[in-house]
Formats: sequence, structure tokens, C-alpha cells
Amino acid sequence: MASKRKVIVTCAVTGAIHTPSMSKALPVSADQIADAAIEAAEAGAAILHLHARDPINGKPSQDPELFRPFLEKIKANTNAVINITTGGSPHMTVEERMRPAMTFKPEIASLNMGSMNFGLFPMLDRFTAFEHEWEREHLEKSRDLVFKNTYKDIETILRIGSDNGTRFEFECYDISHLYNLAHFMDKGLVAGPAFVQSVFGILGGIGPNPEDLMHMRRTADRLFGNNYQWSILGAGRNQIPLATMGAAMGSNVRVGLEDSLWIEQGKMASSNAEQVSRIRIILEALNLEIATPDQARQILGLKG
Ligand SMILES: C[C@H](N)CC(=O)CC(=O)O
Ligand SMILES: [Zn+2]
Repeated sequence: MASKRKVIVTCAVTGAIHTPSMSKALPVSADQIADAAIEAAEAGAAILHLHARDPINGKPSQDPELFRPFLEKIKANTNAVINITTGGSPHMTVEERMRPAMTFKPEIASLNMGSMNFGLFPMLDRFTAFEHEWEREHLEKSRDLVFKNTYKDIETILRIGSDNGTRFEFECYDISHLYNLAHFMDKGLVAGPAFVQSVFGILGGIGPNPEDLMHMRRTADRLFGNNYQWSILGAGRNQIPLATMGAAMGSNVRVGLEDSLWIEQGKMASSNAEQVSRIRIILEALNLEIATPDQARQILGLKG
């Protein structure tokens, strides 16, 4: 009997989009981030995508010394693959964003495959009470915010990565980002299989509709053939439905409170692990199997 397809589950534990006043489940301190990540790994996440926050007010930070304590605790308690953000927060410079990946040389780092408007302000319709002033500003300022990752920025990050043996989770928020990735593959700066994380439902990028998924898949197949591993990230309420549709089409999946605070329509998730468990039940019901961290390393060609 043919073995079941192994699906790589990524959990994005805290991110830099949501703010502490939006959900009590959002991990902020190093211990909270570590414990949430370990729980998510125990629930089935093979890859842990990590950002850091100021422990006092929860503001996103790329200070390597804020990453160090939770990285040590996570590595002491799981063999999950560590994926460190280079996106940081859209309000940061490229130099600032690169610091933790350069310091810790992780197996994987995220890489946004282009510049874009990054519309977070629609969340102001849903969330109105904020403990810290920066939280409202963070959303308000996104009306006039461009997340910058030029071809020069991307090439710089790719070269640093290859020097450190770090491979990338290529965040593709739109079709043009797939062409940017193809450009760098043609230039020999990206060795396959490329781990393509297609992002759906962030204002400024592609929408969260089944046709958008199909178009991303069709384009990626044409550009990369089978020299890529596809993964689905649905923002907000689209997280579980799009991950389900993607997995049925052959993709890997990403969940976590960075991308969505919800577990279902109108119900907030109590933890990252709850989202991992929910998608695991669905994947196993689809007769698929969860990839272990070492299987994910093998599939993605990671340094281990
Ligand atoms: C939509 C996600 N925030 C994509 C992301 O995780 C970016 C990064 O950290 O580099
Ligand atoms: Zn991220």
C-alpha cells in the first residue's frame, strides 16, 4: 500500500502583525513564546516560525538578545526546525530585520519576495481597546506603509543565508513574488527545492479565494516544475479553510497566532497548539500524515 503523503506543518507562534490587546493567547515574553512553540511542536508542528517582542509592552523587536532565551529553551525541549523571521515588522529597516538570522544562522529563515503595501488598518474595525499606544499606531500607520524588500535587499539576504547554510521560507504574497523567486533561481542564488509559502488574504497581496489558490499553484507549477515544496498560509478567518483546501491539492500548511487569532468563525483560538491540533485532525481525515521535524528536513534539504 502506497505510503501516505507527509505534510509539513509550520506554526508561526507570535509574529509582528497582531498586538497583545487583541488576544490574551498571543505569546509576548520569552517564556511565553518558548512554551507556546514547544506546545505547538508537541501538537505536530515540524517547523516553528519565530519573532520576538519587547517583554514589557509586546512591541515587535528584532533584538537578537530577545530571541536567545526562547531559542535555547525550544532547542532544549524539541528537535523542531527553527525558522527565524527576516520580515520582522513592516516598520523596520532591512538591516534591523536581518540581525537575528545573521546571529543565530537558523536552518530556515523567512524571506518576503518583494515590496508591498501592508494593510493592517482594517483590524481597527474589529479591535478598538488597546493597552499600549503603539498598538493603535502600528495599525494606523499601515495606511501609509510599504514593506520594503527590493531586489538588492533580497539578494543581500539570500547571500547571507547561503554563507550561513540557512535556507528560506519564500513568502509569496502575490503572483509577482513567484516571478521574483524564479528570477533568483535563474540567477543561481536559490537552490531547489524552494519552500514556497504562499500568503493569502493580507491587504496589499492576493485575496483568499479558491481561484487565487489555483492561480498561485498553476503559476508555481509552470515556473518551478517539481523543484519546489508548496505551503499555504491563510490570514485571519481564512487560515483553516485555505489550509484544508491546499492540503487536498498537495500543499504543506502554516497555522499559528501570527497569521490568525481565530480557531473558527467568531471564536478566538486559546493557543497556537489548538490551531495545530485542529489542522492535524483535518489532515489525518484527508488520509495524510504529519511530517516529523526530521522528515521535514529531508524533504526541504535542510542542514539539520
Ligand atoms: C504573513 C506573515 N506575516 C508572513 C511572515 O511571516 C513574514 C516574515 O516573518 O518574514
Ligand atoms: Zn513572520
